[in-house]
Amino acid sequence: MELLVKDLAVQRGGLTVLEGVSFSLAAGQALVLRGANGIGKTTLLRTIAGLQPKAAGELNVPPETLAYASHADGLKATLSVQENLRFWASVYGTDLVEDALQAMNLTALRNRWAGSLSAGQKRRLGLARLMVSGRAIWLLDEPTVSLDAASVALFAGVVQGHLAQGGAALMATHIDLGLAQAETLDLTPYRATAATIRRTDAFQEAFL
Ligand SMILES: Nc1ncnc2c1ncn2[C@@H]1O[C@H](COP(=O)(O)OP(=O)(O)OP(=O)(O)O)[C@@H](O)[C@H]1O
Repeated sequence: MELLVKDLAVQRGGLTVLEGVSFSLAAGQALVLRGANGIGKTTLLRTIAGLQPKAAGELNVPPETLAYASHADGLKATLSVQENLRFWASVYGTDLVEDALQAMNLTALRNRWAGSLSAGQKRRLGLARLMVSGRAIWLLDEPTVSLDAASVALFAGVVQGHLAQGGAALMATHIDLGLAQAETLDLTPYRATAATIRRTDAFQEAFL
């Protein structure tokens, strides 16, 4: 189980935003993506998750290993907390609903409609969904947005447990989760140059 990224270039709105990105992520590892707002962290995560095509380079994802938690929590507002998790457990074919409810401190809220949860509670449910997936590699885009300090600590513990069980995590976050194994990848050097962007424009004019 290893995610391999080599000389990857990613695009947003028809423009290359990052190029030459290389890293690997093995079992037990966490990698934190850093870089200024707009540098392309979300675009990189979406590309690795397979939601958009890469512009260039190599992307080697072991099959059926990824679970992606985006800014949107992917919740059904009219289903209860546990119904949401059961839905995803059936999609992924797992039996991890109770574990996830416990881990994200959602047992008291299990029968509440997801639409009635606070922003932080919704975020906790979105992260519980990730646990329910049973997938090894978690892709996390700003996972701690809306979380209070106690919930951040809870979540850090969940990620720690996931790594200890041989999982891996790739996350864009501006805060320090205090994960001992976490390494950092600053994307600043991989910002696409003006020359690359002009080439991309020329390509579009020529072929689109
Ligand atoms: N539809 C679009 N058309 C053109 N440019 C876009 C479009 N969507 C996003 N962008 C630009 O692409 C770049 C990368 O955006 P992305 O969301 O990946 O950045 P980010 O590093 O995740 O930012 P943040 O830290 O603010 O979440 C940004 O400069 C953004 O303005």
